[in-house]
Amino acid sequence: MTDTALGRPLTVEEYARLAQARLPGATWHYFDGGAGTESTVEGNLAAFRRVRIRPRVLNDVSRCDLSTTILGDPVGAPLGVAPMAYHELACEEGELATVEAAGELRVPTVVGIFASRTFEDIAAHATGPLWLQLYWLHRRDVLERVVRRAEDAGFRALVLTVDTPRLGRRLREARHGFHLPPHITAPNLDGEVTGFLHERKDGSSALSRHADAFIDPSLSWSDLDWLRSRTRLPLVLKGVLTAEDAARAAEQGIDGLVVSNHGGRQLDGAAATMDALPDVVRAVAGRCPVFLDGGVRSGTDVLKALALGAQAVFLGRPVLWGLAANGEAGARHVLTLLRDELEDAMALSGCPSLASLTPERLDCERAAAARNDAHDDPPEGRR
Ligand SMILES: Cc1cc2nc3c(=O)[nH]c(=O)nc-3n(C[C@H](O)[C@H](O)[C@H](O)COP(=O)(O)O)c2cc1C
Ligand SMILES: O=C(O)C(=O)c1ccccc1
Repeated sequence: MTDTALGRPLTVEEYARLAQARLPGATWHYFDGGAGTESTVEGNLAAFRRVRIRPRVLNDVSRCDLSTTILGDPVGAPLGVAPMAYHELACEEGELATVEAAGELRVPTVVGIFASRTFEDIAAHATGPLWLQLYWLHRRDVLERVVRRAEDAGFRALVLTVDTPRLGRRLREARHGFHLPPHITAPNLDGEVTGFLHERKDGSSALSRHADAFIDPSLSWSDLDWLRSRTRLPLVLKGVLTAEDAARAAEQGIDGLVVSNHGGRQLDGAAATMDALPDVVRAVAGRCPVFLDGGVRSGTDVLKALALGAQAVFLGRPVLWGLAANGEAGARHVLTLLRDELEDAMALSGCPSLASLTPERLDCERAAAARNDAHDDPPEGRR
């Protein structure tokens, strides 16, 4: 079913083309688009392309071990699924298909607070770790309730998105008057925080009006204590791009950071995630794991991010492309391609273990700076 004229897709990028051919135009543009001129969407990809690998030879790569732990849970590869709203836009089974696919590879899925399936149903289909992504809602009671439900359903961590006090100016969404079809909803919000989602208005995105109404832009550092006091789950911040914020988060005892610009969907002109990663890794200095998302499209991209200090990377759009092309099997194949390509890249660069992925493996200015930082001691908790 996923076969193209050329046969089964061989790359993640080929899944993009299949997804584009299958999805309604407005949905494709919602997935694919970014804020403003989309310079940050392109910047994420370009930053990966700029980094070259320095392969080492004669280093016995007969076995390459990709398994590791992420926030204490054993995983099959240093990969995960980034939080994305409404997977039912991509395929009928929605998040159920996603977590089944991720479970096959034993990698974590970050389930969005705007998931189109209930946390309980998603947990029933999951075999890999589940984390819950939160937006800071005005309705703190609703937030508290979803946290409790996720805890009860066995979720392993919370991911608070901090780059979205409002939605970025996404011109493609606005041009298509993007809104949800009537059968797709946010069932975890029990109809309480779901206004505007299905209303069409020319020249405006329903998601943007929804976010303006329900996301609380007053979120500040001091609010994190409230969230921490209401959960025993580890708390990860998603959307940090600077050393200053990374240091502050680490000082406050945050359990993990995701270097992310929301796939270029929020601030157009924000730094590419691969450019921001070394500063964040340096500022955190091993106090918590650092993850990255944005523009990861191949195993060599994954290798580059790990070599600059990310403990794992998360995939956004590629998972939706897999779901759109062929449901669970498509998402599973996308994740498998990335894992297999990472293994190839490790073997071909002389890296038999994740621990051997260090800045020395890369040829770029930032890797040189990271090398000079004397990572004499690889920071505690990195892998
Ligand atoms: C269609 C779509 C919906 C998204 N929804 C959310 C969301 O609800 N919450 C969130 O924190 N990030 C969301 N993101 C951002 C992703 O978590 C991630 O940061 C981004 O997609 C990574 O970049 P990539 O798509 O280039 O891999 C969304 C991204 C896409 C493409
Ligand atoms: O589309 C997104 O990127 C996103 O983060 C979002 C935000 C609010 C509602 C739905 C999706």
